[in-house]
Amino acid sequence: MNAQTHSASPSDHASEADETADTGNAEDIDDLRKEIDWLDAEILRLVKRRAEVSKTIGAARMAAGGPRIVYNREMDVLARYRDLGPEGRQLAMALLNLGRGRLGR
Ligand SMILES: O=C(O)C(=O)C[C@]1(C(=O)O)C=C[C@@H](O)C=C1
Repeated sequence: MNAQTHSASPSDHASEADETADTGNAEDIDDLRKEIDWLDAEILRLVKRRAEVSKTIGAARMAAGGPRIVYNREMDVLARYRDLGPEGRQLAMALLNLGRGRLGR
């Protein structure tokens, strides 16, 4: 939906176009916010699962006498998020820290 499909007259068109320029189409924003809410819920679910898997691996590795940290794996994780620049590094570090849980503190 956009200003053109809903205009009843040229003057309506002009005012809707102005509104769209200032604030965006209210319906579009509503839909996009719903998508963000859904994405955040999915991201949270996946982040929690990642931390759980990472802790399971870490516990098994250390129980077998292995190291607390596997640097080459951590480098691979950091590389995956490099696309996102400095924030990608922060994100990757946060994911790694979440996986370490109490073990890394
Ligand atoms: O791959 C492993 O061995 C893990 O323990 C997982 C993981 C990770 O969260 O990606 C966590 C800690 C390690 O230092 C490296 C990677």
